Amino acid sequence: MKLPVYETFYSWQGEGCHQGRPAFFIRLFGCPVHCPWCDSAGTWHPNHIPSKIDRVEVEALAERAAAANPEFVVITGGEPAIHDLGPLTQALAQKNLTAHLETSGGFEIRGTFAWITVSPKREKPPLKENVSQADELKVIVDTEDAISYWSDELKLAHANKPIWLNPEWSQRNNPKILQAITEAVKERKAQFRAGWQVHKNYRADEMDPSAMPEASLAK
Ligand SMILES: Nc1nc2[nH]cc(C(=O)O)c2c(=O)[nH]1
Ligand code: SF4
Ligand SMILES: [Mg+2]
Repeated sequence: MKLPVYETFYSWQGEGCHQGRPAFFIRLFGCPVHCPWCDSAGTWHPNHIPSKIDRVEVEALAERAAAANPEFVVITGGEPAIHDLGPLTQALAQKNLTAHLETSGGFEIRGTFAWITVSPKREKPPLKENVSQADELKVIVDTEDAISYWSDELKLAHANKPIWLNPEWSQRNNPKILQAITEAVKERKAQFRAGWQVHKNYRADEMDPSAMPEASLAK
């Protein structure tokens, strides 16, 4: 089975509970969610799509991942769950590689994952069952009201899992956003954790020449 691949690269997990661990990234093409600040716009935005997208056999993807010898493989996008990920996670398992998933949660998840990160998006809210099966949530704090918005939508006070509050990257120096995150963490109304896209400070992904240049919609 083939999947449309935007890029693969070897780096480390820059976000969430597994931050800092060596990970091979498979970024699949396609996303119907269309966030206004998307930092992976090359996977869907007409102005950023590369001229050619390779369709790659899942076994070949597993071979690439195995050659890097990571601790785990992160399947991301785009929105990877628009694809049937069962064959890919099976091919990875045959190489003794565990798969982690980064998803908006808006689509049924097909495949076997050791870890699922659901990062809810306003444009396509997550399915209930995906919020329940997520190992962690990652709220992108793009506006000051994002934390209260998702607290109400997803009843975060009852979510029995870490909830990362990551500033949307273009807002990372906005004191109001950082203050909102800090206050939420200190108020302890849910399992909030102050987050960051640590790999971006390191420019870690760019150190692998097979990574694509960043394509962000945010100013
Ligand atoms: N290093 C690194 N860690 C990440 N964690 C989630 C990412 C994503 O784009 O989904 C990501 C990414 O793009 N790079
Ligand atoms: S941020 Fe994620 S869900 Fe939103 S448009 Fe970009 S790839 Fe899709
Ligand atoms: Mg990223």
